[in-house]
Amino acid sequence: MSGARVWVAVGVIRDEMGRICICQRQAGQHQAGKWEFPGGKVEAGETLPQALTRELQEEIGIQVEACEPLLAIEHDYGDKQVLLDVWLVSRFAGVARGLEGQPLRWVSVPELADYGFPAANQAIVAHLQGMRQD
Ligand SMILES: Nc1nc2c([nH]c(=O)n2[C@@H]2O[C@H](COP(=O)(O)OP(=O)(O)OP(=O)(O)O)[C@@H](O)[C@H]2O)c(=O)[nH]1
Ligand SMILES: [Mg+2]
Repeated sequence: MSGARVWVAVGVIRDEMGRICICQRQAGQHQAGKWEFPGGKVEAGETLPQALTRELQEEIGIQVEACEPLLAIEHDYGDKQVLLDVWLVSRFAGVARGLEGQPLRWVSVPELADYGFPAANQAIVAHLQGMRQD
């Protein structure tokens, strides 16, 4: 246990074919090598949609046009405590690319099971697997 809880805006970005955007966390980052949904820390004074919009522009170069809250997850990694505010991004402009050098893939919901995610993400994956896909 150390430090305060980190508040994170996380985007489950869905394209018109129902695929989800995932990125691989880089060497030197917390949970390196694991796959994630793009996003990052909420800065002072930001709302969740503002933080999400900024992070997705910075990390993958897309502009959020429509988003809605999906679920919130608290998790204690031992070395770090996080609160993930997970939002569904159902409309966006631009072409997603890994602007920080991170590998990026679009995968179907069933394919999410083939990727290693941080422990906190298991609840997100389970939620998506239980959702209607239309
Ligand atoms: N973006 C993102 N972070 C996640 C996910 N799951 C999860 O446990 N986290 C944790 O949330 C924390 C903050 O996310 P982040 O590292 O993306 O924050 P950031 O973009 O502001 O990065 P920075 O610190 O390099 O500026 C990390 O400890 C990360 O391990 C996820 O699906 N997406
Ligand atoms: Mg990030």
